[in-house]
Amino acid sequence: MPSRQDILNAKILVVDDSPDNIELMEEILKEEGYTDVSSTMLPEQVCPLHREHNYDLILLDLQMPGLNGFQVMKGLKEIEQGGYLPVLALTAQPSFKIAALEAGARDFISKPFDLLEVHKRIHNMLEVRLLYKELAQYSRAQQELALHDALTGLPNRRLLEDRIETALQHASRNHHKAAVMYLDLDGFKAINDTYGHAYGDEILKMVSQRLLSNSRKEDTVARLGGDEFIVLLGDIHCLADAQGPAAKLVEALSEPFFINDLTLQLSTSIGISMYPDDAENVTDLISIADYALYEAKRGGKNRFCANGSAARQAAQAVKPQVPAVTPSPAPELAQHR
Ligand SMILES: Nc1nc2c(ncn2[C@@H]2O[C@H](COP(=O)(O)OP(=O)(O)OP(=O)(O)O)[C@@H](O)[C@H]2O)c(=O)[nH]1
Repeated sequence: MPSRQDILNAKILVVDDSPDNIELMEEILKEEGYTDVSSTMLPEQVCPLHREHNYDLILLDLQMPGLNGFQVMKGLKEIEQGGYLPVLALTAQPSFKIAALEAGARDFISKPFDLLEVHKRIHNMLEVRLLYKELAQYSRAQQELALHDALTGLPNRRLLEDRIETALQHASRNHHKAAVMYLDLDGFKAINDTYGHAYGDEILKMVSQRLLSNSRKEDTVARLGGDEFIVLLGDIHCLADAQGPAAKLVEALSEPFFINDLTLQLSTSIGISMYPDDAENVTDLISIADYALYEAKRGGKNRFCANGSAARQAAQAVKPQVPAVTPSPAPELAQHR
C-alpha cells in the first residue's frame, strides 16, 4: 500500500484554460503538502507531457477551447497501454460527469470546488494509481524472474528458446546462418566438492560475466542450469564465424578465477551446431550442439567441436580429397589443448 508520503510525492498535472483556476488548484494542492505539481493551459501539450513525465494524476478541465478534455483523453488512451487513465475530470456541467467517466476518467470533481471533496477524491485516486503502478512493477519483475536464471541473471532456457526461434526467423529472412554453442564447464564438480557450493556459485557468476564480456552485444548468453550455458550467435555466414568466438570463449574460461584468497582454474568444452546446415528447428539445434559437446568432452575437454553437416562441409571444402568425416577435435583446437 502506498504511504502518505508516496501520495504527497506523486506527479500531478493540472490542465485548465483559466489561469485563475490553475492558480487556485495549485494552491489547494500545495497547502495539502503535494510536492510535485505542474500545470498547463494548453490541452494539446497534455499528451506529450504525459509521455515524458508519466503523471500519477492529471486534473483535466473538460471545457477548453481548441481540444476539449474528451479529445485529450482519447490521446491519453493511446499512451496508457494498460488502459488506466490517471484522469480526474474537472467540470461545472453536471451532464458531463457521466460522459467523462465513460470516456475513461477515473473520477470527477465538480466546480465550484468543495475543498473537502477535492482532497478526498485526489487522495483516493492517487492511492489507487500508485497501487496499480506497484502491481504493474511487481508483475514485470515476476515475468523477468520467470525468464531469467536467479543465480547469474542470464536468460534461462525458456527465454533462450524464444531468442533462438527469433534468430532463426531472422537468419532465414536474410539468408544468413546462426550458431548454437553449447558450453559445459570441465571439472566443475571438483570445485564444489573441494571448496564448497558458495565458491561454485561464485565461479558460475564469474563465468557468466566472462561469457558476456567475450560475446557481441547482439548474441544471447543463457544458462541452462548446473554448469551448462548456451551462447547463440545470429547473423553469421559460415561455421568459421562460430569457431572464432568458440575459441575465444575456451580461452577466456581457461584464465584463472580469483575468489577471496584462492586462485581457481577450470576450462570449458563447447559443442556447436549451425542453422540451417545441421538443423532447422530449436530442439534439434540444441541436441546436435549437445552431441558435439559430448564429442569435445570425449576428445579431451578444453576445446570446441562441431560435428554436424556444417563441419563436414567445411572439412570437405578445406581438404576435398578427404571423405566427409566428423572433425573431432576440430583442427583449430590444437592450440587449446
Ligand atoms: N555451486 C553450484 N553447483 C551446481 C549448481 N547446479 C549444479 N551444480 C553442480 O554442478 C556440477 C555439474 O556436474 P558435472 O558437469 O557432471 O561436473 P564436471 O566436474 O564439470 O564434469 P565434466 O563436465 O565431465 O568435466 C554438479 O556437481 C552439480 O551439483 C549451482 O547452481 N551451483
